Amino acid sequence: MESKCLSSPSTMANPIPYLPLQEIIPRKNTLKRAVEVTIFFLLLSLLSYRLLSDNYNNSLAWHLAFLCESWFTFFWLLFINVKWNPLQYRTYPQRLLNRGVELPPVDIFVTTADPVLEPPIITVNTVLSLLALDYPPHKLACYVSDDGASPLTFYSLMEASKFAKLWVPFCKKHNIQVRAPFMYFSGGGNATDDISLEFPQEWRKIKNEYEQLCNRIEEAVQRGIPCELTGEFADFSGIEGRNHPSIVKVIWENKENFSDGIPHLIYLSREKQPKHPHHYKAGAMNVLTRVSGVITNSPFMLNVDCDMFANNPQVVLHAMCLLLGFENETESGFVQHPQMFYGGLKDDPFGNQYVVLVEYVLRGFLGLQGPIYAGTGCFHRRKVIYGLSVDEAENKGRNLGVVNGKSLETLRAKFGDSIEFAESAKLIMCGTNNSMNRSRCLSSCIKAAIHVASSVYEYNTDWGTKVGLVYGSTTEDLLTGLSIHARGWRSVYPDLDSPAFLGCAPTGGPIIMTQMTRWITGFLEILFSIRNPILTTLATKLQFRQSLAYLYIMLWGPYSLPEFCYALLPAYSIFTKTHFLPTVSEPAIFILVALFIIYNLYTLSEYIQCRLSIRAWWNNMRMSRIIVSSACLFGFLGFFPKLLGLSDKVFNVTPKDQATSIQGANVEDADRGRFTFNESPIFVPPTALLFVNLTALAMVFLDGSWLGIGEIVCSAWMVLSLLPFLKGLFRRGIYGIPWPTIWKSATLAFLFLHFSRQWASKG
Ligand SMILES: O=c1ccn([C@@H]2O[C@H](COP(=O)(O)OP(=O)(O)O[C@H]3O[C@H](CO)[C@@H](O)[C@H](O)[C@H]3O)[C@@H](O)[C@H]2O)c(=O)[nH]1
Ligand SMILES: [Mn+2]
Repeated sequence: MESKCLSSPSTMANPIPYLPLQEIIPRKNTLKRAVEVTIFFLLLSLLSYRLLSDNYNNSLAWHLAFLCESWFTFFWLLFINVKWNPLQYRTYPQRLLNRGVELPPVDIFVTTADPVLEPPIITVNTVLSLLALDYPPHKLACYVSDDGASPLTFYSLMEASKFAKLWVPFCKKHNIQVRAPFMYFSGGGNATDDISLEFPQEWRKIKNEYEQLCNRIEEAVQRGIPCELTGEFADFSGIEGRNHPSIVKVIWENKENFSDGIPHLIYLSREKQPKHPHHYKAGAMNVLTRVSGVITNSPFMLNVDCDMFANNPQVVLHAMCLLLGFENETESGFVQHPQMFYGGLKDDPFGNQYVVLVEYVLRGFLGLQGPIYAGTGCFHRRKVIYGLSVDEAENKGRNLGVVNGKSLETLRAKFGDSIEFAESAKLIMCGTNNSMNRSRCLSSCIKAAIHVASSVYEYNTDWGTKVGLVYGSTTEDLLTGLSIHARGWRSVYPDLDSPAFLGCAPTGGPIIMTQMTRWITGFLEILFSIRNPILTTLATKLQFRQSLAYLYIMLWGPYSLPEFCYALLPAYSIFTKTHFLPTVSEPAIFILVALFIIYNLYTLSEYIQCRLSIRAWWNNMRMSRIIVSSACLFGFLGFFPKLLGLSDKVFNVTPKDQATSIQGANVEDADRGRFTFNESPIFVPPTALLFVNLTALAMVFLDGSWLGIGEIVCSAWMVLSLLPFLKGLFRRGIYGIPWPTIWKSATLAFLFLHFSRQWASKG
């Protein structure tokens, strides 16, 4: 197919025909579509069988099954919609460089919130990988937001900036590919990368320096406080993480704008006061946006979580191919790189690598209005974050008039009272700003920066509603992306040979559950608000199919209730000696068998196509059963008290596993793949589900009644899916299910058995 893209605006004035910076490669998926439609029709036939069958009128299980299956069918339709038009973009950074045009500046944001859950060495590695990117250093500025206001983090960054003076030139000179030192030294790279004579020597020297950096940081962490809190550190003296004034510090300034120097590095900890809401990560991002606005005001911004290092040094160049490479900039409102993770365990025991999800679901989004904003690894246009719609952006001239017509006062009403910020925003809104403000030195902007980082700055402004990241959901990223799509922008991501960014995926049981529960809560906060995708598509430029794709994600929580209910039905039928599935003597059994086989082969084929093992497929299937019956169910049920204001919505920061991060991705430790538990009630529903199904199977064996073969297979399938819990019954410590959880679950299972029989005898 001919590529849709053309060339950057600069080529239009220039007669030399430039090669396109990017190209769309459609993906063929005829067979997949056929299978998806087949599954859909099988589901429909199952529903019609239920409607037409005699059993319809007389069984509770039959009714419930019908309701659940209707829901699954609807959900399947949403799923097909997302995956129907997969696309792929290739980008050509060399062509961009060949054009010889000046590259636009980019402000980079790194967020960190807690020096214990997010050890500073992790943030340091992320920052180092960003400082060393293949992009003119005088066009980059790196801002680190520290919501923990931790002198440890500040100290670590100071130390890191010293190491950067060796690390950045080393990476560039030898064209090192992985520029997060921990990953490079833990096996990602070695002394033979470069065949030159001096290389091994330099390599050893740098490795030694990096080890010393790690030691200094580790010692500081052990001591608790890095040094005496005087001088540069005085601002941290006697403060609390949740109650302190703004701190903005220039750690490193690329003063002479050297093109072979190191990018600016700025530390920021916004003001916090207990009585003012700080909106967690979204709040931090908005402060970063303002602080960078008054300092460097780059037209593009890249944001990464503290654990997401840049794995591909050309990532900014690739993103620029998409940001500059379309004839119309509305095609790339933002460039979101897929979230990928390092240190993935063999066969993905926790199903937390999301490889298949990225490959099929995210790619499907690409064929609609574009990928969702995932909160990290994303390049934004500053003006889009400032709330511009495509119409406003397309008509720069008129826009200029509008902005010029407005006094600074109007802009200050929207963006807050800082004059410096209003002036910087004006440049962005008119689209006239294409270079960093290089005339003044960074320290002259600090006063303005501290002002815009204050905890009351946003009152009576548009921040969090029409400007910046949108507040109101613990998945601020999804909500913000939705609002950008609603303003008519599209989003994209390029396919890179080596992943753009790599992060740290949570392992074990409890951490995964906490993260997933937070996500589910965040999705529901959007769904049950005026900003939900269906209302949005009616009133805005959000495309209908894109809104359904958003709906597909946001319904993960509500999906859990029917699935949990359905998972109880086989056992219910066995307890009550009834059927909720067709029996072997009915032809309709073939619908079920076909569904079961085709669906599993279909999902399996996706894993195989992604070069993953059958084991990885099974682990992912199993984990989704577990997560649905625990985190999703809890997130869903726990949401309603939150909606009524009976409990608080909080953003629990996901702990980053330092062992995984530093000793490296390659340490294979069998224990790390084992499921862990804690006392949280979140583990009760899956444990109860396990007991219920075990009891059912035991009854089948004791009774010797093999009538409901469908029910027996389903029940056994559930036990297999819950195998980590079965093992957890016999293990102790963190690998075992705690006794209180076992007792609670057993009681619930017993009650279920008791009431099932009672209902059935009444019916
Ligand atoms: O008050 C806070 C809380 C969090 N963070 C930062 O937010 C980022 C993400 O937090 P994390 O605990 O790692 O959340 P995850 O669930 O792993 O994050 C995923 O989900 C979030 C919510 O959807 C997105 O914001 C993230 O980008 C995405 O990686 C981290 O850098 C934190 O330091 C803050 O800056 N301030
Ligand atoms: Mn994270």
